[in-house]
Amino acid sequence: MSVNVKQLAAEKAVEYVQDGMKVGLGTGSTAYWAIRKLGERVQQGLKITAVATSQASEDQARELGIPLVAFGDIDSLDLTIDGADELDGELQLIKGGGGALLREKIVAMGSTRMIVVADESKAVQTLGKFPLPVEIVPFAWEWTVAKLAKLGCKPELRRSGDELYKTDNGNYIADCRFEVIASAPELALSLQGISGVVDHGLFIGIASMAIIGKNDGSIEIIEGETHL
Ligand SMILES: O=C(CO)[C@H](O)[C@H](O)COP(=O)(O)O
Repeated sequence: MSVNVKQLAAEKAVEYVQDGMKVGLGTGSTAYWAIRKLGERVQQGLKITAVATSQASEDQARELGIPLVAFGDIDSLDLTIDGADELDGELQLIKGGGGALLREKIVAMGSTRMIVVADESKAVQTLGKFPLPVEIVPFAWEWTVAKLAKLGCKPELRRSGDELYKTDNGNYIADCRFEVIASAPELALSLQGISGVVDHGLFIGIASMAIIGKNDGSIEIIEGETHL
């Protein structure tokens, strides 16, 4: 039987959750397994409160009986567990493949620790193969997309069937194809300088640990620093 490497990494991360913690729930097919395992532990008596980063994760958590609060009602979180589209050895990430990057970033930055869970295909030397998701406001999106292209990428507005894809916040996502991202911090600064950009999928200095599930059934852990 083949190993479910996403499940392997996600369930390892859930071992770090302790009674009384406030936990951020990520989004995507790897975070799904973490939420599922957390649900199991809650049913066995674990006492936590959680904040979801997307409607999908909120629905899953509610179904499993995980107590949810709005992030606005608490000051901070202890731990967030979330997936990534790419991660490098310095724990710099590309996120947003599932369209939830803005809430994911707010929740991760409001957490003492963020554990990234991923399968080994997500681990790269240099970020950039995965098109960088950038959340932009619908107003004058053409102007914003033209500005993004000037940063040396090919931006494409994400679609959902015949419609333009809209995030949980009512914005669009421009998926920006770079050949390679030589300096993620420099690119992050340039993106923040474009008015129509709400946020982008570069997570720099946010993740404190990565748990990577490998095809041979082993787990690699990369430790960083907590940022709060
Ligand atoms: O950033 C995300 C959603 O916005 C996800 O964490 C990322 O896309 C990874 O997803 P998956 O675990 O399904 O590969």
